[in-house]
Amino acid sequence: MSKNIVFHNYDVQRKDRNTTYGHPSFVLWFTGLSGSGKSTIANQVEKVLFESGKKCYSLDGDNIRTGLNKGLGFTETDRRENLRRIAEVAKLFVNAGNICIAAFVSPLIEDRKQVEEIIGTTDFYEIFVDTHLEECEKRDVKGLYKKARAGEIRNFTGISAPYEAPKHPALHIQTKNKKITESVQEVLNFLNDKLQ
Ligand SMILES: Nc1ncnc2c1ncn2[C@@H]1O[C@H](COP(=O)(O)OS(=O)(=O)O)[C@@H](OP(=O)(O)O)[C@H]1O
Ligand SMILES: Nc1ncnc2c1ncn2[C@@H]1O[C@H](COP(=O)(O)OP(=O)(O)O)[C@@H](O)[C@H]1O
Repeated sequence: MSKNIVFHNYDVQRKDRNTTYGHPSFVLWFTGLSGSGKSTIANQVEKVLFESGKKCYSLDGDNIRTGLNKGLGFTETDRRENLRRIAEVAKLFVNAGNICIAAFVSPLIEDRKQVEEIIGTTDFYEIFVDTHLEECEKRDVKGLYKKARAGEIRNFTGISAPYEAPKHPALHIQTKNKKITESVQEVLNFLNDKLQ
């Protein structure tokens, strides 16, 4: 704790929110290359959870980078700070009783470890959206791979910056030749016993 800062405990605690809302709170952390399917799956999972009355909220790379993290780029230092702040925000959502769905490239094992440490291991589920570079590049949803290949974007994950696959993700999804609904169902199946 920093000098002269005293943590204040509020009477309404996370456990009270979990009881009132009728479900636990935690983070689903999607990691994978750009175009792998993180946002698409996160969006559909959030819809299903929301429609079944769960408190949930999604944090997404492009959205956070135009607001809270405006000004941060894609060097390793900036990505690390980007992810550190997002992890702190995700932790707030967990304390607020939400299922927080986070979709970030988060390419380095060390940075995802930092995220897990901030959020807390028991509240953190890492979901690896494992779509190979070739397939992501074929999809090229935003035309970024084309630009990265042309040298117009520096430090582009998979092309000119590394992606380190999780070694022991809580859930491992492969999206190639799979329908979006199938991939979404894999996440919902994973959540089943957690939301009983
Ligand atoms: N250099 C570079 N590398 C990777 N991605 C890039 C880059 N420049 C811009 N973009 C776009 O930014 C989105 C990734 O932002 P993130 O905050 O998720 O990245 S990170 O976790 O800090 O690595 C990513 O969004 P998604 O496609 O949704 O993954 C890209 O659209
Ligand atoms: N099984 C699948 N799961 C998720 N996305 C898929 C799947 N099959 C094809 N796609 C397509 O792949 C693209 C993924 O883009 P997006 O969700 O923006 O990726 P990311 O958030 O990882 O950058 C979308 O155009 C989506 O329609």
